[in-house]
Amino acid sequence: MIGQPLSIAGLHKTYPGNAHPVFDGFQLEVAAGSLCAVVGVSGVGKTTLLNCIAGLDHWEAGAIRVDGGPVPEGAEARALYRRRSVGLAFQQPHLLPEFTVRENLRMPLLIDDTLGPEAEAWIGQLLSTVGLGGLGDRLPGQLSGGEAARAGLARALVRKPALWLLDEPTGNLDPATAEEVFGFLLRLHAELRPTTLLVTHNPDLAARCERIVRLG
Ligand SMILES: Nc1ncnc2c1ncn2[C@@H]1O[C@H](COP(=O)(O)OP(=O)(O)OP(=O)(O)O)[C@@H](O)[C@H]1O
Repeated sequence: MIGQPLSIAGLHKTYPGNAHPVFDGFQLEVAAGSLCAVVGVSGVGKTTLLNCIAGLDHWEAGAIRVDGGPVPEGAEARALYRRRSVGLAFQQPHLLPEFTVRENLRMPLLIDDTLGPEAEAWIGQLLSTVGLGGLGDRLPGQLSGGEAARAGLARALVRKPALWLLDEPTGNLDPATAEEVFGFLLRLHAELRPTTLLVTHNPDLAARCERIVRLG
């Protein structure tokens, strides 16, 4: 299992200039390797929660801990934390269009200087887990929306992060394709067990996660 426990205690977060806080003493404990859906009405704070956990945003008070250690302060330490511990995927997969699917998966490892035969084998394994074994040499523009979403999910796991933070990764797909991508998401999760928060507006998908965290 690559996942580690996540603990949030007394989180207070107010955007500058806003009258009301998004979080006012929010608590959450997530067991290592679990798959949690994060649900709630629009504007309740789902993306803000992921951004705080990923160290992409700041908060006034409270602690977010991964495997017992706090999300660090400071831009450099946070960038390192994200590289080591966080895999992010969004509604848009944000693949680099001029690089093939395989190169997109290589990129984080190239930056970390950890590419090598073992890493190449790992990338091959990830691609086949998401059903893209034969499509590694395609450019993102040559993929369907569902294939691109699957590539985005795999890329978010290539560094074997403790946390897999997914913000509506099936949100812009038709229901059949969303279902297919969710199936691959479940498969990846079952194989690697990253501690996962999946923001979704789809109650059917949420119900099939191990746990539902309802905000608001
Ligand atoms: N940069 C910002 N500055 C000020 N307010 C913000 C900012 N980002 C988000 N908000 C506000 O914070 C609240 C939470 O926003 P957030 O995007 O986290 O909600 P959400 O639950 O993810 O919504 P949705 O389901 O529509 O994506 C909203 O009221 C939003 O207007």
